[in-house]
Amino acid sequence: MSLPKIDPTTTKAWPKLEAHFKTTKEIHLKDLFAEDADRGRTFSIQWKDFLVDFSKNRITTETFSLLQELAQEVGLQQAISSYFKGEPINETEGRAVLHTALRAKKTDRIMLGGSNVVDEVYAVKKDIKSFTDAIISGTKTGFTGKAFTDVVNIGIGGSDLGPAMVVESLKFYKNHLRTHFVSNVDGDHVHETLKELNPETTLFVVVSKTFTTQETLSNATTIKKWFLQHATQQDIAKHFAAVSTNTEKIAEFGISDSHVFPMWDWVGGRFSLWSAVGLTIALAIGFEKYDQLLQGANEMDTHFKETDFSGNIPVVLALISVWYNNFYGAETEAIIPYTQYLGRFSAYLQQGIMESNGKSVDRNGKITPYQTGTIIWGEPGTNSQHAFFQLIHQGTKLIPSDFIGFKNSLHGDSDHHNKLMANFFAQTEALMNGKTQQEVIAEFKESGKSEKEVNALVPFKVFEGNKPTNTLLIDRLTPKSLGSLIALYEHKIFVQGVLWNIFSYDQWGVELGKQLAKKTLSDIENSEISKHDSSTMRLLQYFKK
Ligand SMILES: O=P(O)(O)OC[C@H]1O[C@H](O)[C@H](O)[C@@H](O)[C@@H]1O
Repeated sequence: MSLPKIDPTTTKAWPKLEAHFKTTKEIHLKDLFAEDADRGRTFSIQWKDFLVDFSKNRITTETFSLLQELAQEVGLQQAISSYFKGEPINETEGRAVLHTALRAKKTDRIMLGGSNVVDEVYAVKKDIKSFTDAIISGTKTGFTGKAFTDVVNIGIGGSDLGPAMVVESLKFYKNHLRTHFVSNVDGDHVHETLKELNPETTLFVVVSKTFTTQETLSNATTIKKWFLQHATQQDIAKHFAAVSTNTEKIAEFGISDSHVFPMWDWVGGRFSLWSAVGLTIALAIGFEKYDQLLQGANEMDTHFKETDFSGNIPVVLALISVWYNNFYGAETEAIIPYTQYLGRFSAYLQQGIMESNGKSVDRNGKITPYQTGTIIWGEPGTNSQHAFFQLIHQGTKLIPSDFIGFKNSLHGDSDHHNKLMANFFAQTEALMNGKTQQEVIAEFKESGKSEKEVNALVPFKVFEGNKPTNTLLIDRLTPKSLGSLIALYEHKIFVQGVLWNIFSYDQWGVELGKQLAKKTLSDIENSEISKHDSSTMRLLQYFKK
């Protein structure tokens, strides 16, 4: 069975939401809190070591129930079941979407084409374990017999962002291996990285689902050439590993069979860190902790699959996001983690969210008459407070934001952590409450300013407030809680795709870019330039001169 193909605007809930929006859009969050003393509890979900508070949103109990009606009417429950069962919900590519199988329990059975994919997943996990154990312990060595000290992940997009984000996020748990990520086709990236490396003690992991991506193959080839300046062809087998679905191409590159880790076409690139694409993660933190990351994701999968919509974290966050995107016309969402470790989290989510739901054709092949994918951005707090928060507080745009914080720090320095978390709580409160004219005047009066001075400054110091936020307060940043957090956003993406009636698991827009770059490269390398518009033509001629 495929996904339902229901245009959300044709549901009964949609016009009800439109009417409801008209009557509630002026409501201030402060008033909603004044009406219900227990609002913070009413609109929050406590699940394992997560407390998700969504009370600081412009929703009433009626909004919440209408949004759930919408989810029922577009067939979300059936869609969730199709997703987990491995039905070919990636219809335009004729594939299942089974990253959830990568973190399934060993005893689970997920049948695809007559075989249980969980068995295949566990066979590869076994290989990942023995390979990473041997590299970390130093039993597998480089060509001069020395233990490995450095690992370079060569990949781009999903073959880079996931592993890079997780390794950075779990830096606290890292072992002695230094990790590097080379992704950009810009030579600065690879050449700068090579300066830091010793060929005798560096392991290169080439990660590419297709093994045809220009950036990855160029970087891998440059690195191989560099390596061969110091070693022999035979030594490549010891220093290179590969992760791909395309085993033929790997063989052409000269990587030894025992260092090849397969993945499957039912894993999308941007959801692949749970597969062997996460090899660099397993190398950096060890297999056991890598497996805890997978367990955390599996727990979120179970929560998502089995919980009613009203208490289901990914569903609730997706519905709220749709409320702002499609009714308030909000275009962007900010993700603000209050830990430096999650510095790459929003960059990672940009691919996950924008590549998945950046679509304008629905599942019936028609242009969507409504908005779809949100623009995602963000930086850790408190740095972001001193950068772009001004616009969130007092700008003209509505920017719903997710604040992600941790009850306990990893460093144990309570002075720093208390200050950090004071900012974390104070910001969402300030974004909600704002500051009224009366409050500003009272403050000025206390500071002894004249009436003239006060009147001149008051308008600039008033904060409207009413800025929506979700607060995700998690016990501690661990491999497991990170796994759950990532899976939460993966499922939010899925729910939004279902609500918008779009296909979230293809990326034809990116494919186009790949084809065009090939044609332009031949224009640059050959004497003749093919046909272009006058701007591109002039730029190419200028570049070649
Ligand atoms: O893993 P690869 O096949 O090299 O693909 C790397 C990336 O290529 C494109 O940018 C796709 O849109 C991404 O989804 C993918 O992650």
